[in-house]
Amino acid sequence: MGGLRAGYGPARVLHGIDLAVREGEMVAVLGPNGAGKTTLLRALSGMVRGRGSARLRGTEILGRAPEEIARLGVAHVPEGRGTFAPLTVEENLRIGAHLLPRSHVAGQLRRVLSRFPVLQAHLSQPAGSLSGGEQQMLAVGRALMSRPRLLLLDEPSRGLAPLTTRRLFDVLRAVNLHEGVTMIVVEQNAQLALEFAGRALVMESGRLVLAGEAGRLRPGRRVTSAYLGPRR
Ligand SMILES: Nc1ncnc2c1ncn2[C@@H]1O[C@H](COP(=O)(O)OP(=O)(O)OP(=O)(O)O)[C@@H](O)[C@H]1O
Repeated sequence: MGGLRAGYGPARVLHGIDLAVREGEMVAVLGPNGAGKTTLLRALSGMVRGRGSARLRGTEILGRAPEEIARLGVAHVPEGRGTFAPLTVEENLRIGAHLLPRSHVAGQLRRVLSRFPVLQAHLSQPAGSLSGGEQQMLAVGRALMSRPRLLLLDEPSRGLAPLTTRRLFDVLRAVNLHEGVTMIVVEQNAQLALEFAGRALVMESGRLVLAGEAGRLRPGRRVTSAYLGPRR
């Protein structure tokens, strides 16, 4: 993406983000509250209007409707999950596949369930009856049902117990490595993000202020400790 700008009405939030994400990368986006991390993901999925440029495999996605961007292979798991509580786990997953050819749905459902055995165990239960961690897995599973090339995740660990978070990130890493799904993960838990991601970006006030290989940005290093906060 180049010179990416976005905001809400007259309020400009992103002031020109330049970034190239390689196919198959997992990139973590860190930064303080209000830095514009969520807005960056929203601009990439078409939920807020972005200006400048953001290309997916050479195709410009800015200015397109969210549905069109989804068809190009972008899936967004927003903060707060957004699963449909009264619908069953299976129904939620099938909704995620609405852009797939019908003949591919059953196979994709099997593939997603193999990643998340806990969802298999609760397939016919209402999503609202799942624990917070299971609902987050469902939200990720639903996004994967569309067979995305690029998965955008907004604070997937929020509200989850450490062990559940770790399990979720283990699955994300497996999907990233074995299925080649590119991921951009906004994450408050910097320690975790740096452990799993290959590269990390730090945003502040709508700008990228730091970017580098995750291993070189571990909390505790002088240059990054101000941004990354205390060790968890
Ligand atoms: N729907 C909205 N309408 C107007 N302003 C918004 C809206 N959503 C976010 N903002 C503003 O945009 C700025 C960036 O918010 P954003 O949610 O992108 O930051 P963030 O880095 O994701 O922060 P957090 O970690 O708190 O979620 C903030 O000043 C916020 O108040």
